[in-house]
Parts: sequence; structure tokens; C-alpha cells
Amino acid sequence: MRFDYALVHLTYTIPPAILLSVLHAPLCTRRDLYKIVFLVTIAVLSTIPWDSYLIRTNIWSYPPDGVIGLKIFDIPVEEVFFFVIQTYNTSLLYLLLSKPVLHSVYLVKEEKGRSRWKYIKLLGQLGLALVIKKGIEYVRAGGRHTYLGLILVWAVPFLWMLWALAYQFLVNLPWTSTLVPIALPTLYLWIVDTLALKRGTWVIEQGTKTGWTLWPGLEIEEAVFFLLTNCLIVFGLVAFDNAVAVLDAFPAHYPHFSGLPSPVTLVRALLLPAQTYDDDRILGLQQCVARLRAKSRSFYLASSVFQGRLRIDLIILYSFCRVADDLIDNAKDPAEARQWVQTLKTYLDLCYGGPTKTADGREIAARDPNQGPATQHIMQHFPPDTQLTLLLLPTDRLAKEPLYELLKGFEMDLQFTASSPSGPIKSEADLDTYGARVAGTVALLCIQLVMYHYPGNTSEATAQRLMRAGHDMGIALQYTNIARDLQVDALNTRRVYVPPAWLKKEKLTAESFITGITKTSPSSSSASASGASDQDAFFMKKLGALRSRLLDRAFAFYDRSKSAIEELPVEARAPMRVAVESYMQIARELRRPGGFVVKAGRATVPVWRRLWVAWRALCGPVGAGGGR
Ligand SMILES: CC(C)=CCC/C(C)=C/CC/C(C)=C/CC/C(C)=C/[C@@H]1[C@@H](COP(=O)(O)OP(=O)(O)O)[C@]1(C)CC/C=C(\C)CC/C=C(\C)CCC=C(C)C
Repeated sequence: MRFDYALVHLTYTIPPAILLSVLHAPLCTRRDLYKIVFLVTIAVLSTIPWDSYLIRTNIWSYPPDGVIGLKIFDIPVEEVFFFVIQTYNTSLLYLLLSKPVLHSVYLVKEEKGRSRWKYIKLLGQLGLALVIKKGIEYVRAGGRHTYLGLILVWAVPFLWMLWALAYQFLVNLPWTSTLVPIALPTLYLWIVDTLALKRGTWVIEQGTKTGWTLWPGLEIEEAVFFLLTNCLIVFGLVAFDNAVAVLDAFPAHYPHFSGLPSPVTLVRALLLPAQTYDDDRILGLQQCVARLRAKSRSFYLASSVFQGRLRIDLIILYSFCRVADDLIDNAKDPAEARQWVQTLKTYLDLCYGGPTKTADGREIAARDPNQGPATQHIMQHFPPDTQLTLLLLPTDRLAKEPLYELLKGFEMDLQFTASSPSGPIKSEADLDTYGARVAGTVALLCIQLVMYHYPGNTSEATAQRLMRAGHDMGIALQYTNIARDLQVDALNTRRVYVPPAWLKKEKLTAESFITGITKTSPSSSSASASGASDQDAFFMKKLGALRSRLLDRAFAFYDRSKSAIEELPVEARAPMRVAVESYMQIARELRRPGGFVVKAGRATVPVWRRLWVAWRALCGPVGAGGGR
């Protein structure tokens, strides 16, 4: 039938393309489109001459009644479409699986001389060179090894070159973004090919094939072809990501890089000697990512939809906030905690104090690696695992005021004492101020980074509106945080953030609140608790009422600020929605009538729901009321 080959596409290649496109659409970035177009173009241009040769030399043929008849250089259009759709599908699978990966942390500085990496690179090159040699022998010998030889001599030199450029990434990246996007489409195409060969949709001529099969109906040449072409696509994408990772990670080498790199820039980045990589920056980024991953599932998920240098800066900012908060929170006593606040203030003073002058009149930057005063302060006063984060914080892109204000927020935490469990929170306004200091400030810093990386044409008025709304959104998140941690805070640190007037309305004081929490059995820590005593149930009701009031206030701040997200530069809108919605989902879980899931004493969002929320946020603005 004339449409046999077209039917193969309609049945087997187009449906996965549609499915993958739908899954990828909300995550799609300009860089993704660029990669796909780049790869498809190379795939088509490099395959046409080879395939055309196979057809013209009768190694490969198509029954004339199985194709519609349109040809490009003797290749049926259905076959050309195959190159496009296979590259498209494998690329989309790779892109989807690679979203969580921050590529820059997989770069490795190589030592001069005999580094392990030198041998890994050589070993790979040698292995691939031997395969090319075998391919050449097969082609020379002709006969039944011809087709296999032609596949090897065509595909493996490209693989050799890509390996030489991107061996670090090919070895280091998680297998989910290398092996899986090769193995899944290969297996799938092996099955499709078995069916197509059986139906006679395409034919490998006798005489030029080995006759070996991988399984009945699947010629070894076909198996090798699909494996190698998927390797080519994934190796190509990995090399692209390797280049972009170099460009993103090292502003010192590429101060003005942003957006879409030209092919020349990509190759230059890949050719930057790995000995010149800044390993402190790589290690610092690795620590920041590990911290984010361990400490916040919401922001870790959100970080995967930000891109490039903005993503890197946000992760460093998170790490800085976390480090500062933890140093103060985990201090052995209030005096040590105060000392940390002071040490952090000195750090900010030094970072924002501008360059200093040496005796001989030379200017030294605050974080000069050797003599910078901020660097020396960091090395002398902070724990080793926090030092790189402090060195990396992009203070040149952040106003100092929100950072000092954040420290003031942490100082408020120090006013909670055993004898004063309400600490500085005397009223609802105090709680707003606290939220503004510890979270409104963080929002301002995040927005500053967005505007730095996507300057666009945001007017001054819009920028002011964004700052105000962001500030309120930070407060919304902080109210959610307090509502979630009501019990943990009371039990572990004897802190009650609820305003005394709210407690009074429930006939409680901060002290009786803590006693109530301490007495309540652990089984009643979820709203759905069953088997709790009457007294427990009575207390849980009060707890529920207080939590509900905190959440009302969280949603009030959220509702008034969420529309401003749509005024952010377009590149940051969807990721920012994901960040906010992932966190606000905790508030929605706390409101769930059937109760919420508790892990380590805290309400948590089940993984599948977390992903669903992120997905919806990526697709567009969340409806009015935010689906409370
Ligand atoms: C995607 C990404 C990596 C974002 C990074 C966001 C970031 C820098 C977060 C810092 C978080 C942090 C550790 C702050 C220290 C103070 C603190 C504890 C604040 C609370 C965060 C909760 O984190 P977590 O639950 O992990 O903390 P604990 O375990 O309880 O210690 C906060 C609730 C504040 C977080 C506030 C924000 C991230 C601001 C959100 C607002 C925006 C991003 C602006 C939105 C824009 C408009 C225009 C509305």
C-alpha cells in the first residue's frame, strides 16, 4: 500500500511526539527550541548524503508501492521525516529528563599533567577509534559486512568528536539524562523496526547484510543503527549542555553571556581547557545545590524551571539565607546566636564596603581570593562548609538593605526566650513586620535577580509595583511557614509566633499553648487524628482555629500580590509561579478537610501533588482564590 511508511509514522512515531510535546510544552524555553532546531538540522544534513548513497547503491530499498513517491536526493520523504521525528522525540525525552539537572555542577577542573580525566578521555577515544577501524575494514571487505561497516564509519566519527568535547559530562551526568534517553527510544525503535521489516515497509538487501539478528525479525544492522543514532542525538545534546554550563558557570571567563549562544561560542566554550575552570565556584555551586535539595523540596522543584545564570544566582541566594538562618538557629545559646548575627553583619559591611587600598596604593576587591578583607573574614570566622556560599553570594546584583533587614528578622527570633515565648510578637502588626523582614526581603532579593538577568523594558513604576507585591508574597509564604510549623516551633524552640490577641480569643496564652502542644499525643498532630482524648481534641480544635487564622492571612497577602507575577519579565513568570505555588500548596494541604500528611512533625505535600501543582503553575496563572 502506498501509505505503508506513512502509516508507520502515524502509528508509531507521531503519537509519542505529540505526547512528549504536550508534556514538554509548559517547560519549553527558547534554549530548548534552539537545541531542538540545532539538532534536527544537523541530523537531517548529516544523514541525507549517507542515506541517499545507501539507496542509490541498493543496500537499502523501499517497495515502490509502500511510499507515496516524493523523494529528496532519492530518499523517500517519509524517510527524511524519520530523521526529523526521531531526533525530535529523543531530544524531547532528554530535555524532559534533564530539567532537574543543574549542569554547571558537573564540570570538573582537571589538574595539569596526568589527571584521571585525561585517561578517561583517551580510553573513550581509543575504543571509538577501534570501532571506526572495524567499520573501515567491513566497508573495504564489502559483501555481507558492507551495511554494518557503512553505519559504523558514518556514525562513530561523530561520536568520537562529541566524546572528545564532552567526555566529562557523558561520564558525570546522572544516568537519567544520558542512558535513559538513549535506551528508551532505542528499544522502542527496535520494536517498530521489527514490525516494519516484517511487513516489508523497508528492506535491507541480501548480500550486503550480515544476516545476524538481535532477536527474530530484527537485523543487527538496524539495531546498531538506531542505537548509534540515539547516541548521536544524546551526545550532541550533552555537548550543547556542557558548553552552556561552562558559559553559565564562569562569569569571569564570559562576563556578558546571556540568552542563546552562537555555534561558535558553543565550540569555544567546549574548547576552554578544563584546567582553567574555577573549582571553588564549581564546588560552591555543588554545596548550594546539595543544601537546597536537602532543605527545601518546594524551592528545589521550582529551581529546576529557572534557567541559566538566574537559576544559579537564586540557588546561591537560597543557600546564603539557609546558612545564615541555620547558624543563628542552631547556635548553642543566645549569646552565640547574637555573635553570628554580628559576624554576618560584618560580612555584609565588608562585601558592600567597596575595594580597599593596600599600602602601595593597589585596590583589592572585597572578595579577592587571596587578600580580600571579606574573604579573610569568611575564612577566619565561618564554618568550612559555609565559606564558598558566602564567597559566591552575588552582592553586586543585590541591594544591601534587604540583606541587613533579613538579619534584623533573625534578630527578632532571638527575642523569644523561655520566659517570653511570644518574643517580639505583641500584635498582628509585629507578625507582619517579622514576615516582612525574614521573607519579604527574600522576595525583594529574588526580584532584583530576575530584573538583573532579564532587564527588558520594565518601567520604574512596574518595578516598584513588583517589589511591593513581591514583598507581600514573601509575607504570605512566611504566614504559611508559621502555620505549618506551629507545633514544631512550640515543641522544639518554645516559640509561639501567634499574636497574643489571637491566642486570647481561644482562651490561651503562649505558655498554655506550649503546654497544650506538649501534652497532645503525637497521633493527634494531624487534623484528621482519631483516637485522641477529649482534652486533646478540644486543644486540637483551638490549634486548628489558630492555624486557620494564620492561613487566612497568608491567603490575603497571596491574593493581593499574585497577579503581579504576570508583570515579571516573561522568562521568569512561569518559574516564579512554580516557586510561589509549590510553597502555597503547603497552605492548601493544611486546609484539606481530610487532614494532611505529616513528615518529621511537619505538613508535607505528596510528590505527585507537588508535581501536579508545578505543572499547573507552568501552564498559566492559577485561578482566582488560588484553588484554596
Ligand atoms: C527557586 C529558588 C531556588 C528560589 C530561592 C528562594 C529563596 C532565596 C529562598 C530563601 C529561603 C530561606 C532559607 C530564607 C531564610 C528565612 C526563612 C526561613 C524564610 C522562609 C522560607 C521558608 O523556607 P523553609 O520552609 O525551607 O524554611 P524553614 O524550614 O522553615 O526554616 C520562607 C517562607 C520565605 C521564602 C520567601 C520567598 C522565597 C519569597 C517568595 C516571593 C517571591 C519569589 C516573589 C514573587 C514575585 C511577585 C511579583 C509576587
